[in-house]
Amino acid sequence: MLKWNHEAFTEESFLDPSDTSSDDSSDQSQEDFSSDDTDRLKQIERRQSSGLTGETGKHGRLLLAALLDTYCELYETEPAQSKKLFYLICRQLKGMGILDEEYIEELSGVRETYKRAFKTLMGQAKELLEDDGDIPDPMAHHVDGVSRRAIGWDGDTTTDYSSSSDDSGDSEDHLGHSSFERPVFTRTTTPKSPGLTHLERMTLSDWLLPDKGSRYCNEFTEAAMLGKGGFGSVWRAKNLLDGRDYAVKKIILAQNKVAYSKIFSEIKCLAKLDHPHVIRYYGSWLEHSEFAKKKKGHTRNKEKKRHLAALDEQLLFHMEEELSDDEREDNHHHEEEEEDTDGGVVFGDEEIHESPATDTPPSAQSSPWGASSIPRLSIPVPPSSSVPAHIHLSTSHKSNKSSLSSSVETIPRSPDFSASFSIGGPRPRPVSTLAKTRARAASLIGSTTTCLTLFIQMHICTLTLADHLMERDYLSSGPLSTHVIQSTYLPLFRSVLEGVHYVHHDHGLVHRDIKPKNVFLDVIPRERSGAVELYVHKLQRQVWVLPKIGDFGLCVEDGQKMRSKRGEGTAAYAAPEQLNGKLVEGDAIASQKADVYSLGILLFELLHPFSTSMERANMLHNLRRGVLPEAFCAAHGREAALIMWMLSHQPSKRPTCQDLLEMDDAVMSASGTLLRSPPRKEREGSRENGEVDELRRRLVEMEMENRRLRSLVGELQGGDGRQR
Ligand SMILES: Nc1ncnc2c1ncn2[C@@H]1O[C@H](COP(=O)(O)OP(=O)(O)OP(=O)(O)O)[C@@H](O)[C@H]1O
Repeated sequence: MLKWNHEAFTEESFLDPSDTSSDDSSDQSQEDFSSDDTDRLKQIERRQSSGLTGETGKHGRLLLAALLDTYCELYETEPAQSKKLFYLICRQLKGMGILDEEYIEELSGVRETYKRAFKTLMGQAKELLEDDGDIPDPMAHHVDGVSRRAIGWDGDTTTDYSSSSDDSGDSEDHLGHSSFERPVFTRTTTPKSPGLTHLERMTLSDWLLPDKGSRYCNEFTEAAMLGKGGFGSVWRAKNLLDGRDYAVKKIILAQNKVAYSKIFSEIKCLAKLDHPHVIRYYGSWLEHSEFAKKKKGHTRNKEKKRHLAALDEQLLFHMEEELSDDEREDNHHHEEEEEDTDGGVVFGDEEIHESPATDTPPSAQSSPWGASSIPRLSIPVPPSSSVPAHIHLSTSHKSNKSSLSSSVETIPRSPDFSASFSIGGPRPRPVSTLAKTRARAASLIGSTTTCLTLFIQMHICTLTLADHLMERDYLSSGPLSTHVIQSTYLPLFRSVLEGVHYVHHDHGLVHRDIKPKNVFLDVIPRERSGAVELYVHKLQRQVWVLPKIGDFGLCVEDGQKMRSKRGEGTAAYAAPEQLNGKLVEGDAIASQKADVYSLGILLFELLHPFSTSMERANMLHNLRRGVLPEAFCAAHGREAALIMWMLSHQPSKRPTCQDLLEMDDAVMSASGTLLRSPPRKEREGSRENGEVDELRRRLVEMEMENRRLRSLVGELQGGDGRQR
């Protein structure tokens, strides 16, 4: 039940020692924020003295932010102006210790839910007002112009809505203002009397979920699960209104041990982006998973509902704890890797040891074009046959390793190596503040899993680049022809590059998890700029696909200081500094150059098919050490040089996406092609040439195999003959 409660605003009730929830949270806050964070502590003290701690305070602050937001929208119809107005007022309230930063920015998603809920509540209150003329005039309880009474619908009384505990005279708040009306919603625990109106019976669960029930159930038909990730599951769902299929990601918030700021940062990034090579975002919303279940035949009983209402408060408490925690960056993508005991990383079946920062491979010393820093647009493009010297160096390095395919060499590490290269699966973790917070949150939440669920509606893609490469490598035999590389894979790479460049250049963001699995291929009906033609085995035909970058779960602003010193990303693709959690120069700062490194690995994978996953693991491992296969360098010198440039060990020596695109444009204007497909006429010609080349190569191979088999048969027959 909800009631307007003024008593929450008296000094006495703020500082009531029996209010254990306030005490708890303030204690925890003191623990979370170390003594050097004095500002934060001051704020906590101010909040304590203003009574804005505890569950009531949390909901109150969210509600306050929601109301302010709505209020600003009424004053300023222009969204950008209204946002600024809201921000200015919040800053003022923040200075007064009434609102925290997270209520302004981080919890904007939750605030939206409160706003919607408030609108519903307002509508219902108006209904109640129209239906029931007996509601007293709150102003009738004013004493000397200051209201001392609560306005409530407590169900127990029809005329007196005052607070029973506070009958003292006027008081002043900590700011010296006389106790003005600051309504806060509180949920009373008194048993509900029969005959209450719908509004009177509303709990926080109803509140967060206006009476329409689940938007997901009402507006979508769920078809199938597309996959599961670290945060949640992604489903194919048809929108009943527009009849189109979408990918809907569901993240059950209470189940996620990661900081909520991280989850919300994905939607914040997605919402900003609008580019043909970036997955399109349609919107997101919060709802109770209870409602989502209801449609599948679950009955909602009162017990469950009460429990959920309690969970709401716990969740918000938990969210706040998480947001204030210094381990916001605690999500790790651990695909294909596991940490071994001495700091190496297991990649597939093989162990990869990252070179220490000081052990810079020859390729990292200069750009592939021979200059240590390359001015834009003045990059000479070497003829495809000329392979830069350092690549020969690298490949000869490889040939010294006879054991390459059977075992992976262990590179001696610098003393700090194992500490810095700490990406991986389970690891012993110090008992941190976060662990304590989580233990506390876990004990609060208990084993129940249902809570608020965040839904993210996105454009659906039928396959990923990882799916395609796996299929291609499985079906193809041997290296790709020059024609296929030029007409398909280099243009595909250029499209991905354009997408990353947009994310970098137009929005100042870093994706931090570029890999084939996060490049979606959208099958489109006809040729269009940026699309490439591929054979899709699943569809049994050649189709046009538009590459799109997705999964912005790790996306942050360029130059953002990373609070976690631990590595993030996917071991096989992440830049060394990203894995180490440190830049070579010093601080852990998110850098767009890390994405360029990942793009370099992706480019190699596009151009070089692997026959087994072991071969892939070995080759990618060598690539990270600056070693490319000799045959690849001989056949694709120009591309090899480009890859090595992008994989420079020092971020400052890598090109930016803009450098790469400008270089491609420069080559194009000199009537050549680097990352674009050749003109159609040339393409047709080269397709024929390519196909002829391919046939010749296969003929030679078959001839050799034929000879080998003949000699084997000869040997066997000779042997047999002797036996006979
Ligand atoms: N827009 C989409 N269209 C089609 N499939 C998608 C889409 N978005 C995600 N998927 C699929 O859903 C699965 C889960 O994706 P999600 O982004 O949640 O996690 P992930 O990338 O696998 O891992 P993590 O959450 O750790 O980043 C993946 O297999 C992905 O291919």
